[in-house]
Amino acid sequence: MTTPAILTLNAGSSSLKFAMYHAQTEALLARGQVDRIGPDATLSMKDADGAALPVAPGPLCNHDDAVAQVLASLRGAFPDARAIAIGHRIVHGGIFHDRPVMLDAAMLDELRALSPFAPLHQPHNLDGVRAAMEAYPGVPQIACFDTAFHRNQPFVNDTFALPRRFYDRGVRRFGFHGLSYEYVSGELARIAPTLAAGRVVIAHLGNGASMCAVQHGRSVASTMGFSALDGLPMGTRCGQLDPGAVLYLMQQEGLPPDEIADLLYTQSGLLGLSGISNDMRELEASDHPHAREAIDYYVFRLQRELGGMAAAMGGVDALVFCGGIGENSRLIRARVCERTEWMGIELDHSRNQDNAPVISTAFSRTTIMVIPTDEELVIARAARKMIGA
Ligand SMILES: Nc1ncnc2c1ncn2[C@@H]1O[C@H](COP(=O)(O)OP(=O)(O)O)[C@@H](O)[C@H]1O
Ligand SMILES: CC(=O)OP(=O)(O)O
Ligand SMILES: [Mg+2]
Repeated sequence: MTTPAILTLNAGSSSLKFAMYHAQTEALLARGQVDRIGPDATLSMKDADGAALPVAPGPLCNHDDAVAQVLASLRGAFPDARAIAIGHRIVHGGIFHDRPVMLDAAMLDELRALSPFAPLHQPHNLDGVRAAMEAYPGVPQIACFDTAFHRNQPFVNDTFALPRRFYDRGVRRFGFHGLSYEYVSGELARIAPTLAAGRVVIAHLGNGASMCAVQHGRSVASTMGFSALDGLPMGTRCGQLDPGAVLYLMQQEGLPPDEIADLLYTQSGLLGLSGISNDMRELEASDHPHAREAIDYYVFRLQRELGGMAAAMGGVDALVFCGGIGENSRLIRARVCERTEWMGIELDHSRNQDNAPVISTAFSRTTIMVIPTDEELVIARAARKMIGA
Protein backbone atom coordinates (compact mmCIF):
# COMPACT_ATOMS: atom_id res chain seq x y z
CA MET A 1 0.00 0.00 0.00
CA THR A 2 1.42 3.38 -0.93
CA THR A 3 0.67 6.59 0.92
CA PRO A 4 -0.36 9.43 -1.42
CA ALA A 5 1.62 12.47 -0.34
CA ILE A 6 1.81 16.18 -1.03
CA LEU A 7 5.26 17.75 -0.90
CA THR A 8 5.89 21.43 -0.33
CA LEU A 9 9.08 23.27 -1.15
CA ASN A 10 10.01 26.77 -0.04
CA ALA A 11 13.38 27.63 -1.54
CA GLY A 12 14.98 30.78 -0.12
CA SER A 13 18.29 32.38 -1.00
CA SER A 14 20.27 30.15 1.33
CA SER A 15 17.69 27.76 2.72
CA LEU A 16 15.20 25.19 1.55
CA LYS A 17 12.22 24.43 3.75
CA PHE A 18 10.08 21.44 2.97
CA ALA A 19 7.19 19.43 4.31
CA MET A 20 5.28 16.32 3.39
CA TYR A 21 1.59 15.73 4.12
CA HIS A 22 -0.77 12.82 3.70
CA ALA A 23 -2.74 13.79 0.60
CA GLN A 24 -6.07 12.53 1.89
CA THR A 25 -6.00 13.39 5.59
CA GLU A 26 -3.75 16.48 5.32
CA ALA A 27 -1.80 15.04 8.27
CA LEU A 28 1.78 16.26 8.50
CA LEU A 29 4.25 13.42 7.89
CA ALA A 30 7.53 15.33 8.02
CA ARG A 31 9.00 18.78 7.84
CA GLY A 32 12.53 20.07 7.71
CA GLN A 33 15.01 22.39 6.15
CA VAL A 34 18.38 22.79 4.59
CA ASP A 35 20.20 25.77 6.09
CA ARG A 36 23.15 27.76 4.70
CA ILE A 37 23.11 26.02 1.31
CA GLY A 38 26.79 25.78 0.33
CA PRO A 39 29.84 24.02 1.77
CA ASP A 40 28.62 24.30 5.41
CA ALA A 41 24.99 23.38 4.79
CA THR A 42 22.96 21.24 7.18
CA LEU A 43 19.84 19.20 6.49
CA SER A 44 17.40 18.33 9.24
CA MET A 45 14.02 16.63 9.20
CA LYS A 46 11.43 15.87 11.88
CA ASP A 47 8.24 13.87 12.05
CA ALA A 48 4.88 15.33 13.09
CA ASP A 49 5.76 14.94 16.79
CA GLY A 50 9.03 16.81 16.36
CA ALA A 51 11.25 13.71 16.62
CA ALA A 52 14.34 13.83 14.44
CA LEU A 53 14.30 11.65 11.32
CA PRO A 54 17.44 10.34 9.62
CA VAL A 55 18.51 12.23 6.50
CA ALA A 56 20.39 11.14 3.40
CA PRO A 57 24.11 11.94 3.38
CA GLY A 58 25.34 13.85 0.36
CA PRO A 59 26.39 17.25 -0.94
CA LEU A 60 24.31 20.38 -0.29
CA CYS A 61 26.42 22.79 -2.30
CA ASN A 62 23.61 24.37 -4.30
CA HIS A 63 19.82 24.31 -4.66
CA ASP A 64 19.86 21.29 -6.99
CA ASP A 65 21.85 19.30 -4.43
CA ALA A 66 19.56 20.45 -1.66
CA VAL A 67 16.38 19.38 -3.48
CA ALA A 68 17.99 16.02 -4.38
CA GLN A 69 19.01 15.32 -0.77
CA VAL A 70 15.62 16.38 0.59
CA LEU A 71 13.84 14.06 -1.82
CA ALA A 72 16.27 11.22 -1.05
CA SER A 73 15.75 11.76 2.69
CA LEU A 74 11.97 11.67 2.30
CA ARG A 75 12.17 8.52 0.20
CA GLY A 76 14.44 6.93 2.81
CA ALA A 77 12.20 7.79 5.76
CA PHE A 78 8.89 7.12 3.95
CA PRO A 79 9.54 4.37 1.40
CA ASP A 80 5.78 3.87 0.93
CA ALA A 81 4.98 7.50 0.23
CA ARG A 82 4.21 8.51 -3.35
CA ALA A 83 4.18 12.22 -4.19
CA ILE A 84 1.02 13.06 -6.13
CA ALA A 85 1.58 16.83 -6.16
CA ILE A 86 4.32 19.26 -5.25
CA GLY A 87 3.48 22.76 -4.07
CA HIS A 88 6.01 25.57 -4.23
CA ARG A 89 6.25 28.90 -2.49
CA ILE A 90 6.90 31.44 -5.22
CA VAL A 91 7.56 34.88 -3.85
CA HIS A 92 6.42 36.88 -6.88
CA GLY A 93 3.31 36.25 -8.95
CA GLY A 94 3.23 39.59 -10.74
CA ILE A 95 0.19 41.80 -11.14
CA PHE A 96 -2.33 39.20 -12.30
CA HIS A 97 -2.01 36.09 -10.16
CA ASP A 98 -4.30 36.31 -7.18
CA ARG A 99 -4.42 32.54 -6.60
CA PRO A 100 -2.23 29.44 -7.05
CA VAL A 101 -1.53 28.16 -10.56
CA MET A 102 -0.37 24.91 -12.14
CA LEU A 103 3.23 25.14 -13.30
CA ASP A 104 4.26 24.29 -16.85
CA ALA A 105 7.00 25.53 -19.17
CA ALA A 106 5.06 28.63 -20.24
CA MET A 107 4.21 29.54 -16.66
CA LEU A 108 7.84 29.07 -15.64
CA ASP A 109 8.90 31.51 -18.38
CA GLU A 110 6.33 34.00 -17.18
CA LEU A 111 7.54 33.70 -13.59
CA ARG A 112 11.19 33.82 -14.56
CA ALA A 113 10.53 37.20 -16.17
CA LEU A 114 9.62 38.45 -12.68
CA SER A 115 13.05 37.62 -11.25
CA PRO A 116 14.33 41.21 -11.50
CA PHE A 117 11.44 42.22 -9.20
CA ALA A 118 12.59 39.79 -6.47
CA PRO A 119 16.22 39.03 -7.26
CA LEU A 120 17.01 37.33 -3.96
CA HIS A 121 13.98 35.06 -3.89
CA GLN A 122 12.44 34.36 -7.29
CA PRO A 123 15.43 32.69 -9.03
CA HIS A 124 15.86 30.31 -6.07
CA ASN A 125 12.14 29.55 -5.92
CA LEU A 126 12.26 28.63 -9.61
CA ASP A 127 15.44 26.58 -9.18
CA GLY A 128 13.47 24.53 -6.67
CA VAL A 129 10.68 24.03 -9.21
CA ARG A 130 13.06 22.95 -11.93
CA ALA A 131 14.84 20.48 -9.67
CA ALA A 132 11.51 19.03 -8.49
CA MET A 133 10.21 18.75 -12.06
CA GLU A 134 13.31 16.80 -13.04
CA ALA A 135 13.05 14.51 -10.03
CA TYR A 136 9.30 13.95 -10.43
CA PRO A 137 8.43 14.13 -14.13
CA GLY A 138 4.69 14.10 -14.68
CA VAL A 139 3.80 14.98 -11.07
CA PRO A 140 1.70 18.18 -10.92
CA GLN A 141 3.66 21.16 -9.59
CA ILE A 142 1.71 24.05 -8.16
CA ALA A 143 2.90 27.62 -7.56
CA CYS A 144 1.61 29.45 -4.49
CA PHE A 145 2.39 33.14 -4.55
CA ASP A 146 3.39 35.37 -1.66
CA THR A 147 1.93 38.30 -3.55
CA ALA A 148 -1.51 36.78 -4.27
CA PHE A 149 -3.09 37.70 -0.92
CA HIS A 150 -2.50 41.40 -1.59
CA ARG A 151 -3.46 41.53 -5.27
CA ASN A 152 -6.79 43.24 -4.73
CA GLN A 153 -5.57 45.99 -2.42
CA PRO A 154 -7.02 49.45 -2.99
CA PHE A 155 -5.17 51.53 -5.59
CA VAL A 156 -3.83 53.93 -2.95
CA ASN A 157 -1.83 51.15 -1.32
CA ASP A 158 -0.95 49.47 -4.61
CA THR A 159 0.73 52.46 -6.20
CA PHE A 160 3.62 54.85 -5.72
CA ALA A 161 3.41 58.51 -6.69
CA LEU A 162 5.53 57.96 -9.79
CA PRO A 163 4.39 58.79 -13.32
CA ARG A 164 1.55 56.43 -14.28
CA ARG A 165 3.49 54.54 -16.89
CA PHE A 166 5.59 52.87 -14.19
CA TYR A 167 2.47 51.53 -12.48
CA ASP A 168 1.43 50.03 -15.79
CA ARG A 169 4.86 48.41 -16.08
CA GLY A 170 4.47 46.75 -12.71
CA VAL A 171 6.17 49.21 -10.40
CA ARG A 172 3.60 48.62 -7.70
CA ARG A 173 3.37 47.49 -4.12
CA PHE A 174 3.19 43.70 -3.94
CA GLY A 175 3.15 43.15 -0.18
CA PHE A 176 4.65 39.62 0.09
CA HIS A 177 4.42 37.13 3.02
CA GLY A 178 0.92 36.44 1.70
CA LEU A 179 0.99 32.70 2.44
CA SER A 180 1.65 33.50 6.08
CA TYR A 181 -1.10 36.14 6.15
CA GLU A 182 -3.53 33.72 4.52
CA TYR A 183 -2.77 31.07 7.15
CA VAL A 184 -3.01 33.44 10.11
CA SER A 185 -6.22 35.11 8.86
CA GLY A 186 -7.71 31.66 8.33
CA GLU A 187 -6.76 30.58 11.84
CA LEU A 188 -8.17 33.79 13.29
CA ALA A 189 -11.43 33.20 11.41
CA ARG A 190 -11.57 29.72 12.93
CA ILE A 191 -10.69 30.75 16.51
CA ALA A 192 -12.27 34.19 16.69
CA PRO A 193 -14.61 34.78 13.73
CA THR A 194 -15.93 38.10 15.04
CA LEU A 195 -12.42 39.53 15.28
CA ALA A 196 -11.50 38.16 11.85
CA ALA A 197 -14.49 39.97 10.38
CA GLY A 198 -13.13 43.26 11.76
CA ARG A 199 -9.89 45.22 11.49
CA VAL A 200 -6.80 43.10 12.06
CA VAL A 201 -3.10 43.93 11.94
CA ILE A 202 -0.85 40.92 11.43
CA ALA A 203 2.85 41.31 12.19
CA HIS A 204 4.92 38.62 10.43
CA LEU A 205 8.27 38.95 12.18
CA GLY A 206 10.74 36.35 10.92
CA ASN A 207 14.03 36.84 9.15
CA GLY A 208 12.04 38.80 6.64
CA ALA A 209 9.37 40.94 8.30
CA SER A 210 6.26 42.83 7.33
CA MET A 211 2.88 43.94 8.63
CA CYS A 212 -0.45 43.69 6.94
CA ALA A 213 -3.76 45.41 7.61
CA VAL A 214 -6.53 42.88 7.00
CA GLN A 215 -10.08 44.17 6.98
CA HIS A 216 -13.02 41.78 6.61
CA GLY A 217 -10.42 39.11 5.77
CA ARG A 218 -8.91 41.12 2.91
CA SER A 219 -5.51 42.78 2.69
CA VAL A 220 -5.95 46.54 2.51
CA ALA A 221 -2.41 47.73 3.28
CA SER A 222 1.01 46.24 3.89
CA THR A 223 4.46 47.47 4.76
CA MET A 224 6.41 45.57 2.11
CA GLY A 225 6.20 47.33 -1.19
CA PHE A 226 7.70 46.80 -4.60
CA SER A 227 10.41 44.55 -3.23
CA ALA A 228 11.07 42.50 -0.12
CA LEU A 229 13.23 45.40 1.12
CA ASP A 230 10.54 47.88 2.10
CA GLY A 231 8.77 48.51 5.39
CA LEU A 232 10.09 47.04 8.63
CA PRO A 233 13.80 46.51 9.22
CA MET A 234 14.67 42.80 9.00
CA GLY A 235 17.52 40.47 9.86
CA THR A 236 19.73 41.77 7.07
CA ARG A 237 17.39 44.00 5.00
CA CYS A 238 17.05 47.71 5.57
CA GLY A 239 13.27 48.20 5.51
CA GLN A 240 11.93 51.66 4.69
CA LEU A 241 14.64 53.84 3.18
CA ASP A 242 14.62 57.24 1.54
CA PRO A 243 15.24 56.66 -2.20
CA GLY A 244 17.50 59.71 -1.93
CA ALA A 245 19.89 57.56 0.13
CA VAL A 246 20.12 55.08 -2.75
CA LEU A 247 20.79 57.92 -5.18
CA TYR A 248 23.53 59.17 -2.87
CA LEU A 249 25.15 55.70 -2.71
CA MET A 250 25.13 55.52 -6.50
CA GLN A 251 26.06 59.06 -7.42
CA GLN A 252 28.34 60.22 -4.61
CA GLU A 253 29.82 57.00 -3.25
CA GLY A 254 29.96 55.42 -6.72
CA LEU A 255 28.59 52.04 -5.62
CA PRO A 256 27.55 49.84 -8.54
CA PRO A 257 23.97 48.43 -8.52
CA ASP A 258 25.05 44.92 -7.47
CA GLU A 259 26.89 46.26 -4.45
CA ILE A 260 23.95 48.42 -3.47
CA ALA A 261 21.65 45.40 -3.76
CA ASP A 262 24.00 43.36 -1.57
CA LEU A 263 24.22 46.18 0.96
CA LEU A 264 20.45 46.61 1.22
CA TYR A 265 19.51 42.90 1.19
CA THR A 266 22.30 41.24 3.14
CA GLN A 267 24.28 43.76 5.18
CA SER A 268 21.61 46.04 6.62
CA GLY A 269 18.74 45.66 9.08
CA LEU A 270 19.51 44.24 12.52
CA LEU A 271 22.89 42.99 11.33
CA GLY A 272 23.91 46.31 9.82
CA LEU A 273 22.80 48.39 12.78
CA SER A 274 24.21 46.13 15.46
CA GLY A 275 27.33 44.95 13.66
CA ILE A 276 26.80 41.80 15.72
CA SER A 277 24.08 39.57 14.32
CA ASN A 278 20.91 39.32 12.26
CA ASP A 279 19.51 36.96 14.87
CA MET A 280 17.17 38.51 17.42
CA ARG A 281 18.09 35.93 20.07
CA GLU A 282 21.73 36.99 19.93
CA LEU A 283 20.84 40.67 20.07
CA GLU A 284 18.55 40.14 23.05
CA ALA A 285 21.36 38.30 24.83
CA SER A 286 23.98 40.96 24.07
CA ASP A 287 24.71 43.93 26.33
CA HIS A 288 26.55 45.81 23.59
CA PRO A 289 25.03 49.29 23.10
CA HIS A 290 24.77 48.72 19.33
CA ALA A 291 22.69 45.58 19.91
CA ARG A 292 20.37 47.65 22.12
CA GLU A 293 20.13 50.39 19.50
CA ALA A 294 19.31 47.88 16.77
CA ILE A 295 16.46 46.55 18.92
CA ASP A 296 15.33 50.10 19.73
CA TYR A 297 15.18 50.92 16.03
CA TYR A 298 13.33 47.67 15.25
CA VAL A 299 10.72 48.39 17.92
CA PHE A 300 10.37 52.04 16.90
CA ARG A 301 9.70 51.12 13.26
CA LEU A 302 7.23 48.43 14.30
CA GLN A 303 5.31 50.94 16.41
CA ARG A 304 5.25 53.51 13.62
CA GLU A 305 4.03 50.99 11.07
CA LEU A 306 1.47 49.62 13.52
CA GLY A 307 0.02 53.11 13.81
CA GLY A 308 -0.01 53.35 10.02
CA MET A 309 -1.76 50.01 9.56
CA ALA A 310 -4.39 50.96 12.15
CA ALA A 311 -4.90 54.31 10.43
CA ALA A 312 -5.41 52.54 7.09
CA MET A 313 -8.43 50.77 8.61
CA GLY A 314 -9.70 53.55 10.89
CA GLY A 315 -8.77 51.51 13.96
CA VAL A 316 -7.77 48.04 14.99
CA ASP A 317 -9.70 45.21 16.68
CA ALA A 318 -6.94 42.61 16.79
CA LEU A 319 -3.16 42.60 16.61
CA VAL A 320 -1.63 39.22 15.79
CA PHE A 321 2.05 38.32 16.08
CA CYS A 322 3.63 35.52 14.03
CA GLY A 323 7.02 34.46 12.62
CA GLY A 324 10.07 33.41 14.63
CA ILE A 325 10.31 36.73 16.51
CA GLY A 326 6.56 37.33 16.77
CA GLU A 327 5.91 33.83 18.11
CA ASN A 328 8.82 33.70 20.55
CA SER A 329 10.18 37.06 21.59
CA ARG A 330 8.41 38.25 24.72
CA LEU A 331 10.68 41.27 24.77
CA ILE A 332 9.80 42.50 21.28
CA ARG A 333 6.07 41.95 21.76
CA ALA A 334 6.13 43.76 25.11
CA ARG A 335 8.09 46.67 23.73
CA VAL A 336 5.94 47.04 20.61
CA CYS A 337 2.89 47.25 22.89
CA GLU A 338 4.42 49.99 25.07
CA ARG A 339 2.64 53.35 24.83
CA THR A 340 -0.04 51.93 22.56
CA GLU A 341 -2.95 52.44 24.99
CA TRP A 342 -4.04 55.33 22.74
CA MET A 343 -4.81 52.64 20.12
CA GLY A 344 -6.71 50.54 22.66
CA ILE A 345 -3.83 48.06 22.93
CA GLU A 346 -3.07 46.79 26.44
CA LEU A 347 -0.70 43.89 26.96
CA ASP A 348 -1.09 41.38 29.79
CA HIS A 349 2.54 40.92 30.80
CA SER A 350 2.15 37.59 32.48
CA ARG A 351 0.26 36.09 29.51
CA ASN A 352 2.95 37.49 27.26
CA GLN A 353 5.63 35.80 29.35
CA ASP A 354 3.69 32.52 29.11
CA ASN A 355 3.50 32.83 25.30
CA ALA A 356 -0.27 32.45 25.65
CA PRO A 357 -2.46 32.52 22.53
CA VAL A 358 -4.18 35.72 23.79
CA ILE A 359 -1.78 38.16 25.44
CA SER A 360 -3.97 41.24 25.96
CA THR A 361 -5.68 42.21 29.21
CA ALA A 362 -9.41 41.72 29.66
CA PHE A 363 -9.79 45.52 29.37
CA SER A 364 -7.83 45.91 26.15
CA ARG A 365 -10.08 47.24 23.35
CA THR A 366 -7.78 45.46 20.93
CA THR A 367 -7.21 41.74 21.34
CA ILE A 368 -3.53 40.83 21.05
CA MET A 369 -2.80 37.31 19.89
CA VAL A 370 0.08 35.01 18.98
CA ILE A 371 -0.71 32.61 16.13
CA PRO A 372 2.15 30.39 14.92
CA THR A 373 2.19 30.66 11.15
CA ASP A 374 2.35 27.70 8.75
CA GLU A 375 3.14 28.65 5.17
CA GLU A 376 3.73 24.98 4.27
CA LEU A 377 0.19 23.99 5.18
CA VAL A 378 -1.24 26.76 3.00
CA ILE A 379 0.83 25.46 0.09
CA ALA A 380 -0.18 21.85 0.71
CA ARG A 381 -3.88 22.76 0.88
CA ALA A 382 -3.63 24.73 -2.34
CA ALA A 383 -1.87 21.84 -4.09
CA ARG A 384 -4.46 19.38 -2.83
CA LYS A 385 -7.28 21.58 -4.04
CA MET A 386 -5.62 22.09 -7.42
CA ILE A 387 -5.41 18.38 -8.13
CA GLY A 388 -8.81 17.70 -6.59
CA ALA A 389 -7.41 15.27 -4.00
N1 LIG B 1 12.96 32.69 21.57
C1 LIG B 1 13.25 33.64 20.71
N2 LIG B 1 13.45 34.92 21.12
C2 LIG B 1 13.75 35.89 20.26
N3 LIG B 1 13.86 35.70 18.92
C3 LIG B 1 13.66 34.48 18.45
C4 LIG B 1 13.34 33.38 19.30
N4 LIG B 1 13.22 32.27 18.52
C5 LIG B 1 13.46 32.66 17.24
N5 LIG B 1 13.71 33.97 17.19
C6 LIG B 1 14.08 34.79 16.03
O1 LIG B 1 13.26 34.54 14.90
C7 LIG B 1 14.01 34.93 13.72
C8 LIG B 1 13.82 33.87 12.64
O2 LIG B 1 12.46 33.79 12.32
P1 LIG B 1 11.89 32.65 11.35
O3 LIG B 1 10.46 32.95 11.13
O4 LIG B 1 12.24 31.33 11.92
O5 LIG B 1 12.75 32.91 10.06
P2 LIG B 1 12.48 32.64 8.54
O6 LIG B 1 11.95 33.92 7.99
O7 LIG B 1 13.82 32.27 8.00
O8 LIG B 1 11.45 31.53 8.47
C9 LIG B 1 15.45 35.08 14.16
O9 LIG B 1 15.76 36.46 14.28
C10 LIG B 1 15.46 34.45 15.53
O10 LIG B 1 16.42 35.00 16.37
C1 LIG C 1 9.18 37.81 0.80
C2 LIG C 1 10.12 37.62 1.92
O1 LIG C 1 10.66 38.56 2.44
O2 LIG C 1 10.32 36.37 2.34
P1 LIG C 1 11.29 35.89 3.50
O3 LIG C 1 10.84 36.57 4.75
O4 LIG C 1 11.07 34.42 3.54
O5 LIG C 1 12.67 36.26 3.09
MG1 LIG D 1 10.18 33.67 6.47
